[in-house]
Amino acid sequence: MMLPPTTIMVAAAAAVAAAAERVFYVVLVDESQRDHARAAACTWLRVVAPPAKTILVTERNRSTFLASFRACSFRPAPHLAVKSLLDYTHVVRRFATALKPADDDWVVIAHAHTLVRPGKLAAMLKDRQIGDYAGLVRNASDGPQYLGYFPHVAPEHGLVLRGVAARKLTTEARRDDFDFRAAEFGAARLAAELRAFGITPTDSDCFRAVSGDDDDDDDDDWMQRGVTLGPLDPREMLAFGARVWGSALRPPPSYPKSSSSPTLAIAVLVRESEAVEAVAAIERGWGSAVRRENGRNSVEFFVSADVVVAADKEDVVRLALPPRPDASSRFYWSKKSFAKGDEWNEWLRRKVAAVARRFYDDDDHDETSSRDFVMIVDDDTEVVPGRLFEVLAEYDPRRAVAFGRKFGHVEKGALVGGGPGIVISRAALRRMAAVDCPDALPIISKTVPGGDGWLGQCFDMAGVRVADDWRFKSFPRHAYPPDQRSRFATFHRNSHKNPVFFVDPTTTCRHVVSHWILRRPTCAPRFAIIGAPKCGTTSLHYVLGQHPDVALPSRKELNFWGSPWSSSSATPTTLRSFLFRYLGAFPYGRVTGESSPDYFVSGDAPKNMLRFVPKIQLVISLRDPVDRAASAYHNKLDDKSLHRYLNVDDPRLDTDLPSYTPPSFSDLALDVNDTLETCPDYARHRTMREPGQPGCFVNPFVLHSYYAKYLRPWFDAFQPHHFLVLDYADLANAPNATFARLAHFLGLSPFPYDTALRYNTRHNRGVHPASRRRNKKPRAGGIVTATYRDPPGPWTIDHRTATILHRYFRSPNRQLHALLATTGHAKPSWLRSSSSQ
Ligand SMILES: Nc1ncnc2c1ncn2[C@@H]1O[C@H](COP(=O)(O)OS(=O)(=O)O)[C@@H](OP(=O)(O)O)[C@H]1O
Repeated sequence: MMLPPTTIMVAAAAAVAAAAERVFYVVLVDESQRDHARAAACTWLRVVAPPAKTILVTERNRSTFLASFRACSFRPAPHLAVKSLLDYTHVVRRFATALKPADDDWVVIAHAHTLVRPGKLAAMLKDRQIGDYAGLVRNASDGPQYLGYFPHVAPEHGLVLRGVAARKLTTEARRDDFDFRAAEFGAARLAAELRAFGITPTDSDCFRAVSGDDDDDDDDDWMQRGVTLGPLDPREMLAFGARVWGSALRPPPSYPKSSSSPTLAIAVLVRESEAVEAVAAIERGWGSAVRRENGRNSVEFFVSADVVVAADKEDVVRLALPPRPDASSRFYWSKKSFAKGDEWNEWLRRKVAAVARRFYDDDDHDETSSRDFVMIVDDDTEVVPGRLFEVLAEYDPRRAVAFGRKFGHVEKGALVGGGPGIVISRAALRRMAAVDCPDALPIISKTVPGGDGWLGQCFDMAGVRVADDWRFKSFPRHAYPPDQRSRFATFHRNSHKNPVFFVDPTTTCRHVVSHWILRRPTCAPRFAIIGAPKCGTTSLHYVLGQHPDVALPSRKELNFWGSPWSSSSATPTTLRSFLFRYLGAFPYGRVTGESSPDYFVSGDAPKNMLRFVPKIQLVISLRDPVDRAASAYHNKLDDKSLHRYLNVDDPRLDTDLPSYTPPSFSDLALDVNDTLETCPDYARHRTMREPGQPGCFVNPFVLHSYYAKYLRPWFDAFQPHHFLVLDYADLANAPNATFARLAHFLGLSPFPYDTALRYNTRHNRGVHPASRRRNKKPRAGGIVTATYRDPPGPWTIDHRTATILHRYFRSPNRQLHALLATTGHAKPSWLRSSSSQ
């Protein structure tokens, strides 16, 4: 039965909403896969859930979509068209806005090629406590301290979400700059957005990745039998991805598959420059344990012919390949393979092809002597032998399957990443032998153009199913919480993944970010001293750094999260591209943090930090506003950069500097007075760098002492307990007590700091050498020096200037007082003196 195309989607959607059973199926249909996608979607409607319960989501418009359903003679389900199927957050948002699910409703999100057994799923949703967001959790765990990828659920294996969670996503658009080229970014983004509402995924073993099947199954027959049939065996699947779109739904494979003690041959692709060390390390590590496992396993090391390594070692296989290209280039370590050029990828593909060929040439087609599985790993793959063999025992070597950490959200071109290792069953190897894929296969994946890409294509040509197994991990062991590590079969020591979107810094440095570019683990900052400028932040930074448990970046002001004065200030693009560099600035293993006083006055820093380092502890120092303004003024006067803070990017002034007569502090105060007369509304006061109406300009030296204005976005973003608000006067007069407070706030043990060392005072401040030279562009920031001189007293300011400024700060001080009171912070000394109030 098919409704006319004029059927209005909204009406159908309303029918869904009114359905008695409140489980919605949101099915993602990749129409670029045309017939297969349609077949899958039609099958969904016929077998899994009728249109009244299903919302189909495509990237095409409605008319194309409706037309496609004529073909399957089925009434079209409600339809949502989205820009990208992989933007799961948007999909959920659209769904929740259109259908307004009730709190207790369930939303099941799956790709059309995901097998779902609705009866079993409904039973599970009813009976089991699975939280508000569940599925097969990838790359992570529920560990709250996990740092790396957010724990996230891959919709291709099915994902369930409570109505209440789906609706939350409609309340606020948090993150808009994701890159959807990789499916897991979309899935991780959804996780990140939900996480902002305190919703973390539950890992349920009922959502499984497909693990292998042969191609002889009669899908139609199975579909006739219905997906709700069968006992709910814990090893059966509620949902899993099928291999090809054309045969969208497949029966769950039956377990156990292989013998209890599968046999395995491992090929290690060894980087020539490190071959000797790598071979030795693997032998010492997992190599011999793999060989021992059942006495029939082998581990061989494959190097290219131009390298002489361990000549006496019979397990080292020299491949007859042309010399490795650009081995001396600085890109040698870069894993951006596609950037290295065709020659390089060509070579990598030939290498893997040669290894695969060697495997199948060795195959004597005797089931008793042939290995059940072969595996190709990198020399930085860490294999956990015991666990690996348990995993292998779940697969049937007689079925043509390759598995590991799968890439690619659709089955077309699906491949397994080489880092965590690629396992190929005996049957798969034989199919590959029959096809004997040529070395020159076109590169179909830009992200994986090398050897693993070639294998993926060869799997496709040979009809080898590519399966995702969650126990193959693309991060190093330390990136996973200790209690999770024992579950995994492999790790990749030098992860290729960019953790940019998934950083979840914790308050302790024991949790690390690992990035392939860094080639070492690093630590997300636990704290940031965010200003205010000229309030002793340099002394706070360096004196704190004396603590043995504290390790600081080599530079004080990273200004990564945003500074109105910095050209390298964060934009969505720079944030995304450079977060790893920022993280790379932090030493590993101790409490770390940074100090960038410009964050205080940056409009962007609070939201950027909340987004990427939400657990960070923020240290703020506040000083008498007039004194701070004078300090800031004299600092820029010394730097010969005053004009930059008073004129909007006037390039002439840099070159005409000798003729530039800077205004005095008193002149500036008079200007402020004028502004106050003509523009009494403080909300309109701005420095030249802040957006807003013209006419209410207040120079930044003065305006940046309007603390309430700049503090408000911070307190809006972070909870009060994130902040330690210090009084500059305490730093000057009671430094030991001040540093003790700071240490306590950061969870550091007491330490006898040398607090008499004072940095960046007006007596010892370094002026950038360029600023001293005539006609040279002035540069901010000099060499940081410290002295034991007494702290400088307040600036001498003439009476008229002081009166103007005290008058100016009356209202800002009152606002600050109120803000600190509502956030539970003590008021600084100058607020206690009545003159300021
Ligand atoms: N220990 C200690 N006690 C009291 N005062 C101190 C201390 N250390 C630095 N200072 C004074 O703080 C001013 C410099 O602050 P910052 O380091 O935050 O400046 S900056 O924003 O990083 O440029 C600068 O103020 P002025 O001298 O008034 O300009 C320093 O003298």
